[in-house]
Amino acid sequence: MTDEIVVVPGDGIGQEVVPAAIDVLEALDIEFAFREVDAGDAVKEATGEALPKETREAVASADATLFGAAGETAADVILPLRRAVDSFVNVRPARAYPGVDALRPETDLVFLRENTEGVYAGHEARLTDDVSTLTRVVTKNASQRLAEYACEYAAEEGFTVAHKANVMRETDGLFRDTVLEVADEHDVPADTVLMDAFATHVCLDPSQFDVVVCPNLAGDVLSDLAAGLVGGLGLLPSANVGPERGVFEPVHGTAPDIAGQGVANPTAALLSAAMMLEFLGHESEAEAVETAVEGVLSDGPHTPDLGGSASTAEVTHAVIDRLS
Ligand SMILES: NC(=O)c1ccc[n+]([C@@H]2O[C@H](COP(=O)([O-])OP(=O)(O)OC[C@H]3O[C@@H](n4cnc5c(N)ncnc54)[C@H](O)[C@@H]3O)[C@@H](O)[C@H]2O)c1
Ligand SMILES: CC(C)[C@H](C(=O)O)[C@@H](O)C(=O)O
Repeated sequence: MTDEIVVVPGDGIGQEVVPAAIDVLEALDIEFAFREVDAGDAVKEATGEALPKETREAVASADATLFGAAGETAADVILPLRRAVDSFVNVRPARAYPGVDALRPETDLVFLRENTEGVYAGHEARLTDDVSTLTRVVTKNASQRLAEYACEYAAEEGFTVAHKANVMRETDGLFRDTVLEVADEHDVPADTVLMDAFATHVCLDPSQFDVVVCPNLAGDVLSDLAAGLVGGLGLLPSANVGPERGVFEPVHGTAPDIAGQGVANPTAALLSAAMMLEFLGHESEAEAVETAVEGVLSDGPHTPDLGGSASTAEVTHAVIDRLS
């Protein structure tokens, strides 16, 4: 059966790395029906709306979506798209690769980020010129859904719950206790760490962590921190997983400092496409893409963020050459 893939390149380097991912997917022996739709700053400027209804509906009904990045409008685009597929977990692997200079070459982490609530639940208000507030939402239901996924994902090795329940006793307390309860029910080993201490420990010795389950904002910040340990944001893919559909996107943004130059590192987008292949049941093709990307990371060519001088297209062709 043909998989229907919605493609949302968005702004900035999204317009460069998403086409690279499509080129790699087209080099595989799988039939996809790609449908490209708009979202982001440019479409807002043109139409007044960052996320056209057509885009939201296309994502809500496609088998999977490949997203690039949006600029200033990112929160108006990617958060509703995560909701459109009922994505309750954002899976963010952060690995160091042979051949890539990394601050911590032993890093091999996966963040399982709660993807529906926390400070992203949207209850923010400006009360007066001088006072604004934000209500943080944590529910047992969302924490349980994430924990069930974590128990399946890390059934053998277990996971670490990063939280700040020493201060946010009711919200992170509920999150931590619920996740631990579910781990206990499934007999999956789970320990806990205060998220601020985690930030230090992971820089000093990332090898002590494996799968890290965290609240929404913590997952956002800590995965970017981990990108710094492994060689930069050009390397981190992610999967917004829902019960039936997913949105797959590099962790990075539009990179305005390099956009339009054709030198963006496509690795994060290519590995996001590999996560999408796995989600769609194309395991061997997902593995082939990962292996080809790893080969190019090991032997080059490299884009400038990794110290090389290759273009996005040269790296992409090198990956495709390894696939054939
Ligand atoms: N999911 C999203 O759509 C998303 C995520 C993060 C940021 N943003 C948006 O992107 C814009 C820029 O944000 P930012 O500068 O903080 O973050 P960014 O991720 O765009 O860039 C941070 C740094 O990493 C580098 N970088 C990122 N991806 C790279 C790649 N593939 N290859 C080489 N270098 C890469 C950039 O050149 C820059 O120096 C903002 O408008 C922000 O709102 C969007
Ligand atoms: C742009 C923003 C809404 C988004 C987030 O906070 O989730 C980004 O930082 C990310 O990591 O994908």
